[in-house]
Amino acid sequence: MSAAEKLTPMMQQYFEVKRGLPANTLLLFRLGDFYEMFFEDAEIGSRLLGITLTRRQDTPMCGIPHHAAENYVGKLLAAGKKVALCDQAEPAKAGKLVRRQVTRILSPGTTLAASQLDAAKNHYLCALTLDAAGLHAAWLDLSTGEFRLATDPRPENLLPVLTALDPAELVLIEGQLEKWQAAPHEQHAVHALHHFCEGRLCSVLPGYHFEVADGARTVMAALGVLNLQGFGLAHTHPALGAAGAAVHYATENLCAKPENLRSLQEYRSTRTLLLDPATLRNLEIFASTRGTREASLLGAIDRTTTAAGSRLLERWLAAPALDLLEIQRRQTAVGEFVAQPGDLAQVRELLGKVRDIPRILSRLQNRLRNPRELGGVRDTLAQIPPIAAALDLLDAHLVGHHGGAVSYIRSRLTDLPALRDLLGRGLDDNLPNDLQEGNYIRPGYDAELDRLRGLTTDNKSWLAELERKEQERSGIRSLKVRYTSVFGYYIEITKANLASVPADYVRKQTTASGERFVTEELKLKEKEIFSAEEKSLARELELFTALVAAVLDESVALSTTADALAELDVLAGWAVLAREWDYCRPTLDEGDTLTITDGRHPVVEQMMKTERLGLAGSHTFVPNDTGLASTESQIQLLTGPNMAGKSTYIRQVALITLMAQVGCWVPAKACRVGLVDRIFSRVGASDDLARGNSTFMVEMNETANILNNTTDRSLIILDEIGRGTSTYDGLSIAWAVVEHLHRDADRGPRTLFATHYQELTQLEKHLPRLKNWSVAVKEWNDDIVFVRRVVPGAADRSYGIQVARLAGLPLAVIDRAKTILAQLESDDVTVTLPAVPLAKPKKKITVTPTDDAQMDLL
Ligand SMILES: Nc1ncnc2c1ncn2[C@@H]1O[C@H](COP(=O)(O)OP(=O)(O)OP(=O)(O)O)[C@@H](O)[C@H]1O
Repeated sequence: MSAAEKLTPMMQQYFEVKRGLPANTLLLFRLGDFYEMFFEDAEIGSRLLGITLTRRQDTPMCGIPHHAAENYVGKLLAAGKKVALCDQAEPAKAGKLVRRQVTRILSPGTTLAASQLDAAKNHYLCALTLDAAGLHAAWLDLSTGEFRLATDPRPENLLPVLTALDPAELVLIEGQLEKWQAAPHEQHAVHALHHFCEGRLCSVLPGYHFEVADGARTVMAALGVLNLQGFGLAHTHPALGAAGAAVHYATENLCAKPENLRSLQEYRSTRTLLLDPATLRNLEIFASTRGTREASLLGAIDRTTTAAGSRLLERWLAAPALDLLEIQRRQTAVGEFVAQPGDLAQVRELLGKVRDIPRILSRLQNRLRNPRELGGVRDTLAQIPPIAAALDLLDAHLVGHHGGAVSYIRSRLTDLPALRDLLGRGLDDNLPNDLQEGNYIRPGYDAELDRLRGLTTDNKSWLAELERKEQERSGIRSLKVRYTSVFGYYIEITKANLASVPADYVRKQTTASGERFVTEELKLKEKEIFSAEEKSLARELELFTALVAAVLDESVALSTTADALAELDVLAGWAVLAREWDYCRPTLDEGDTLTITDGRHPVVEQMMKTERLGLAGSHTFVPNDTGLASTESQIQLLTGPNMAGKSTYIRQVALITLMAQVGCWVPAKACRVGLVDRIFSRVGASDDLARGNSTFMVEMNETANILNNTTDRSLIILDEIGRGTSTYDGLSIAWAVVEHLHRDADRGPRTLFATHYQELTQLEKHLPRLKNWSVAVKEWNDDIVFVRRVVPGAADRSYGIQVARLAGLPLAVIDRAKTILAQLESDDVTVTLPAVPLAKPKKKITVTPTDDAQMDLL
């Protein structure tokens, strides 16, 4: 600002506030009923929100009504902006500059408002550092209070879970992102990390906020503990720097210490099944390739009815436990529900009425309070006794079977009768979202409030009476007593009647249609009304605050109960899924096998039923068996025509394994899984041209990652490796990869390898643990029919030309391709050019529906 002396005191105040904000933060400055943005912020804001940009004394500005701020802020956050709210810190007085202060900085990773969060998704703020000791991370979901940290000497062990958590915002050391970007090409881990950060909102802090010792202190203060031993953490844990930075950043944004952090848990990659980022994408775990949740694994196995349940499911999938007992506990609970469909339906119905307690609690703890959400606590508490009763009943029905899993969850539900009763008595049935609206405390709960409210009602009838009296006195039938927030109470007289206005009326304002007056009597009453309303609102707020305090006193019991309800929700949902799609309970052990009888692809199966997919006209999914073991049939080499179902099959094996390891039942008749530590996949072509990597480069990066990180306990899914280059190069690479996976004398990672390279099938002769399999098709004249059966032995040919014909390639091209193929197969590499135009095809092609029963008759 060139001429600082010209600034009004208010603008000086504005700039002072603005200077104290982090870079790239839009300042919303409260002026009366509006939040105003100025200068560049106004330009950005008006563009993103589609509101008018105005100018006052050459200052660009735009404003939003304060009561609609939440919505507008939501839009700014969605556009990846940070927003600081600067509010009036004292009541406005005429002629005096109001004190203002920043009350909250909202950013995508620290926002708490329900309208700015996806109820079904976790919402993480994640701080990261990388040094010689490895990658250190801490992630925090302020909306639920979840707080974790992790460190790993190998970034590639940690990145998978971070990718799965999909943080809304990252906190990094200033300049670090640029350093990672400039790292030498061979530092793959650093580039993978950079890739992870790119495209996400990254906020930066000076490096000293990431110091471990300070971090430990910050974290202890936030958790309200004197040491970290209770969480099994040393004070020198290298990720405490990141944890401290996350807490510091959250504190800065909330303008207060986060009040809902209670524990800090360490995440260890050795205790979870790792799914690297490529696999999450390739196997469509959280989103389909088209970006939708519906066609993903998550979409297919989510039958939850509560938001907290849906978030728990997401967490389980992001980091599946490797703990056999825990997995079996979940499976048993599903089994108990499956066995008692009546009780299951009852529990699900009751769960449908449960509200999002973890997020409500977080907001209450962090000063975002609204009556409707407090009502959510009341409504949920009302469901606890019937849910507990339904679970007890289920347990009673299970006598004779071994039960106990559901009743274990039931034991974590705490009934809070006193709180339930208090909220029931205190809160009205219909609750507003906004505290200012009042009328949320139930009549009869508090005598003083009832008295103050009585005054207000009396005043309302007094006003009606005044209107009648004045109409009579003046003879003006259209006379009205009205109210606006700016002018208060007044008497409105239309233009036509101005001549009859009594002498004691005092004119206050002229409008287009008439004039507004007050009388001495009305002014006095107005004061009385305002003070009664103010007092009644103040009293309500006092009562509300006491109710909030009563809820927060029980926050630990409420959180545990909410966690147990979320778990019930996921498991009961899985029971519904298992019944609906006829899933089985897989057996898990420490062995090295993976056997599946009649396995199906969980997503394709559901989609086929609903969307009637399938080129070949088949509408039911054909089940297939799988048998792998690290020490025997370690590698299944799968050949077969295009479109036969190879990709579907190998993915289904990976998905069934993953489902089994989160404790879900699986789409199969029987299934046994020796615990898998990692699932790797290299499937399909995914371009990464924007980052300067060709299709082939991505494919090789992913393959390298697999070969470098796999263990004997891993499961590997490889689809058409080497396709993106010349045939001989591709074949040689694929060949060498298979040999590498089989290099150890007695064992190796369980592998499914789908390929079109017929040559690879010869490997069966040389590698004892490699077995050839193929997806069968039936040939009939010149047509092929897909039967979707995986059978032992190699495919004899690839039928590419037949499939191309089904795809509608011009018949002239098909015929010519056949001629060329015949010549190539006869080892005659000279392809003769036709001297005459090609003959027109004679036969019409038909696609024969797969109908096994009919085919068998052939
Ligand atoms: N077991 C099955 N039952 C019914 N339909 C199936 C089955 N497996 C696959 N399909 C259907 O066949 C289609 C093709 O399957 P998929 O993509 O797995 O073939 P592919 O052998 O990998 O082909 P390509 O070699 O061309 O990649 C799928 O879209 C699916 O609808």
